[in-house]
Amino acid sequence: MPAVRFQPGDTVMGRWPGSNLYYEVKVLRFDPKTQLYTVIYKDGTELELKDGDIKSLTGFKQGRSRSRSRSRSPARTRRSRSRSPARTVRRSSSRTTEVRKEKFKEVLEVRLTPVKTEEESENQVGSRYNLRRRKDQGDGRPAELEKKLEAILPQATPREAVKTTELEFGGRFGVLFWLLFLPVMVLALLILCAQEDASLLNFPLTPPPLHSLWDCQVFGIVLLWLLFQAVLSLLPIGKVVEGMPLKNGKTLKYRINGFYALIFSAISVGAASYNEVDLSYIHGHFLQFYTSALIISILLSVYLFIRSRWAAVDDLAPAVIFVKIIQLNPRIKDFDIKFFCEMRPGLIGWVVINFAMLLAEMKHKNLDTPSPAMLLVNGFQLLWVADGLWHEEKLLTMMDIVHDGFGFMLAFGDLAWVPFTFTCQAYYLASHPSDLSAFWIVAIMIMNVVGYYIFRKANSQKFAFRRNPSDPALSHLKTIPTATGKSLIVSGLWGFVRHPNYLGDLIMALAWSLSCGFNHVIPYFYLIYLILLLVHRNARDEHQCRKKYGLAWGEYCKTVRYRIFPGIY
Ligand SMILES: NC(=O)C1=CN([C@@H]2O[C@H](COP(=O)(O)OP(=O)(O)OC[C@H]3O[C@@H](n4cnc5c(N)ncnc54)[C@H](OP(=O)(O)O)[C@@H]3O)[C@@H](O)[C@H]2O)C=CC1
Ligand SMILES: CC(C)=CCC[C@@H](C)[C@H]1CC=C2C3=C(CC[C@@]21C)[C@@]1(C)CC[C@H](O)C(C)(C)[C@@H]1CC3
Repeated sequence: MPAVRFQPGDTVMGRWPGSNLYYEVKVLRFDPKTQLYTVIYKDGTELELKDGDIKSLTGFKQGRSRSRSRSRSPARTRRSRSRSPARTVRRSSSRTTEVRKEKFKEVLEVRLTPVKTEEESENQVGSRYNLRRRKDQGDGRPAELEKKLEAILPQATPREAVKTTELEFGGRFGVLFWLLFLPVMVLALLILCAQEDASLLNFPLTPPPLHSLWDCQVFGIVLLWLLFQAVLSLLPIGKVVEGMPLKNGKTLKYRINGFYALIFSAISVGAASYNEVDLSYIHGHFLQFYTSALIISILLSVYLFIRSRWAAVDDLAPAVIFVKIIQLNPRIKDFDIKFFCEMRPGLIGWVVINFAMLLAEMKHKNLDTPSPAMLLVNGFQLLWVADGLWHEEKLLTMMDIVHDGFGFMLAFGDLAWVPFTFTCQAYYLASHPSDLSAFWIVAIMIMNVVGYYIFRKANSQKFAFRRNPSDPALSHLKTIPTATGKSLIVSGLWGFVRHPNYLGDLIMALAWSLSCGFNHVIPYFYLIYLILLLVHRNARDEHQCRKKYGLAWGEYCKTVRYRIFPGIY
């Protein structure tokens, strides 16, 4: 094992990732497990660097003075300048109305002046990252040479170096807790929902009989549903898009046909119902459906764990729970298991279950039409799911797909949590009354429209801005430049709170819960879950952004003070 060359507090020269530019950085710590140094740049950005990406100040200065003494071609100087993050910032800032505080500008443009290495001047071999990019763009470099270069360039991080879980959900002890607690909690929620008196104080102390939890036919139906959705996802309908670049510089292809899958599923369910298939069967066997989905999600995570042992190191990522390292993008040929599970069986299953609950309500309460509350819940949630599937492509940029390994937490979340807890309002309404006055119906509808508008506009604006920051349609937005070259929007919805998309989502969740009245806390479960999840997600995202954007993030937080709730948090 190589000796630790630098100590915390040392000032050294650190390579800017993906380039050959070096900046003065301070060493914060060294992790012997991953063999990575955490360093802080002068603009406050914290990054983890390999030993090979760090040079001592003295060695670096000697190298530079030697290279300076040789004649420097103007072309080289030009290249060096154009690749500086400070230059990138200047270019992007001219396109939009930037919020430019003089002090901030000074930090980015003066202190972050990159210095070119001696090797870069003499040796035109770029980093591994650059090489791959040129190859992808087809610059005509002979394949032979590419292979030789790959052999001498730094190899992929060893398996142990893939950062293990950041202990975001309570660490090692938390793992066992969540593993047992989450499935039992969903079961308890469903048992309460089905009780005539759904009060928490009235929770039955005897466990449910085994036959109410297991049924082979139900298990078969759940398997058939998964198979049906898998077949729909493989249909050659809809465009094929590329995901975000992976660690190895490559991209994966995804077929985007979620909205078609929703329509096919709706037609199939409609046809089944028309042919007198009794969909209220789902209501009567709901616990059995849940245990089947739970068992499948456990089996899936065991399969994912086993196959991750043979996965390429590049394809490993920290899982949030269950196992430490797991595959980021497990695939069977072109079938992407994570993308499929996130968007299809659970999400489309949610609206089918809601519809089954609507039929069950009519059947059990002997109604000719569903109650207004049931119609509101079905309509609102169908809109949310349809919206998600319509914008399916945007999921490819989200942290769940880009960053999180696919282990138990996501498998359980997608296959059991989403279809069985997100449906709890419709399940509750199937056997409990919610008499809404006309005033409440209108107020709740307005609330959902406002929430949806904020949610959709914020998400679409950020997506469009990230795809093309110089889009003329976005030129009215004020932005803050960052040292990475990306900017942050600080006006409009993104200038109101730092996560307007979360705010919109929460307003909608409130509208869904209010539709069920005030008799019990159970229909508010989704709202409570979403507040906890989004507050946690917000903290996680802010931590990442502070590391990524340094001072610029601090500036953004000063300009836009509140995270999700204006005036509160
Ligand atoms: N119902 C549910 O169970 C859940 C719903 N959701 C919903 O999914 C949607 C997406 O959420 P999520 O993926 O968590 O996060 P966001 O879509 O909010 O993405 C956060 C990222 O956006 C970028 N960003 C942050 N601020 C700005 C800014 N001012 N200008 C430009 N870019 C910015 C940063 O990435 P970068 O700069 O690198 O681009 C940051 O990491 C939300 O609407 C949320 O409500 C999410 C989780 C669960
Ligand atoms: C406690 C527990 C098991 C949590 C698991 C959380 C996951 C179920 C959710 C985390 C983020 C999600 C998102 C969607 C589904 C639920 C999970 C996976 C989502 C894909 C649904 C469709 C939406 O339009 C969305 C794209 C905004 C959304 C993104 C986040």
